[in-house]
Amino acid sequence: MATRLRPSSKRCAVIGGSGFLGRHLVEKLLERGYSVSVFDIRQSYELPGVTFHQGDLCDKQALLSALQDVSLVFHCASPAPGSDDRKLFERVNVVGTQTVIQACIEAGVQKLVLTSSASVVYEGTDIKNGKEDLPYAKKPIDYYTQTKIEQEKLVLGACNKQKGFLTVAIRPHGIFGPRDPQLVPILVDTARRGKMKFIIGNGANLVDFTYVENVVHGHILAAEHLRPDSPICGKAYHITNDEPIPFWDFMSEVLVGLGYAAPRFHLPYRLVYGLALLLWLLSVLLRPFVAFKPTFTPMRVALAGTFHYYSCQRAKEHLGYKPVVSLKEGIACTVQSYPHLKSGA
Ligand SMILES: NC(=O)C1=CN([C@@H]2O[C@H](COP(=O)(O)OP(=O)(O)OC[C@H]3O[C@@H](n4cnc5c(N)ncnc54)[C@H](O)[C@@H]3O)[C@@H](O)[C@H]2O)C=CC1
Ligand SMILES: CC(C)CCC[C@@H](C)[C@H]1CC[C@H]2C3=C(CC[C@]12C)[C@@]1(C)CCC(=O)C[C@@H]1CC3
Repeated sequence: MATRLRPSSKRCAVIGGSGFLGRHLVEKLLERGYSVSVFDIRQSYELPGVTFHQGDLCDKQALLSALQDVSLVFHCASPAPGSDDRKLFERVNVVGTQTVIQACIEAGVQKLVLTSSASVVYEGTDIKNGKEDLPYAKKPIDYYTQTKIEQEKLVLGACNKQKGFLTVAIRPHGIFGPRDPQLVPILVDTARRGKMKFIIGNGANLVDFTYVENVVHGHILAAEHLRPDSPICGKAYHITNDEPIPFWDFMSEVLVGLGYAAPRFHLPYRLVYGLALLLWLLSVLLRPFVAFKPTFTPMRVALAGTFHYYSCQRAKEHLGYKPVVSLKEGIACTVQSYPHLKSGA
């Protein structure tokens, strides 16, 4: 068994700590007695015990001042996956991550925990119980995924036991929970516009959705098990709810919980994917003249119509991971946390 850090004597930093996952992580770290520095391009809240450093992670000097006396860094900053901005993803996820690694080494940080994504192995076709040894996607579905792959390789490749710099990557999938800025808000917006009537495909495709507190739990376990003699150094770990569910059942539970009708009519997957591709091409061609963003992008259609669930066996064996909140409880807490998104609100 790994020796636990003594949290009260530890200072850590959360890069991207103003975001959805980052803030949940900060709150749990405080609860566990850590003192926390948040580094983010924006400040979205204030909390006792948290020092905010506002800055861009591509700015090494700004990072260095946030990393003073810090021995453990969590890096969970990224542009929103929905964006189509290749340069932004490359700048933040690749160049920015190189800067984070460099700053950590210069500041004498001992441990770096990266929030990667299970989608680094996803190419838009079925993945059933995928393990961490699956190869990285050769044809990633978008720039977000492409740069998440490069980012993960950089962080895992920087692990150096001799130099006392240890790294690990957590690969969550489909994070949801209170304050999530994308999954539930996009779903509700689509329902309010009357576009959530259809099930893409036969509706049997199993997918992982992971309650945010389980993702936080996985990150903290990884940080506390990261020692020079541990098998986790330089490795990636899937962290999910370990309860794959049909994609459309999950969407329906959230929608019905918020007072909207569940989708009922089936549409063939290939047809919808083809249409989404066509619309996306149109939106790119017309970009100089009209700005329109299709709701059903090829990426979302692929995620909605294929199997993509992952094994967390490695996390169970090496980290002692076990989800702390079930899918049912997670959905209930999430639905309750969005009174303003309820039907008729
Ligand atoms: N939400 C999901 O379903 C999943 C998310 N992830 C990963 O989890 C991490 C956290 O995601 P979320 O909390 O959902 O996103 P989020 O958008 O809520 O948080 C990201 C944070 O990064 C910050 N940030 C962006 N660019 C920055 C820059 N140049 N310098 C400093 N800070 C910057 C943003 O201001 C934001 O606070 C990301 O790395 C994402 O790739 C992985 C799997 C699934
Ligand atoms: C309009 C509907 C067909 C879909 C609405 C829900 C979607 C917005 C979400 C369903 C699966 C989600 C997902 C992600 C973002 C939000 C969804 C597309 C990620 C791409 C977020 C970043 C990752 O690393 C992987 C996630 C996979 C699942």
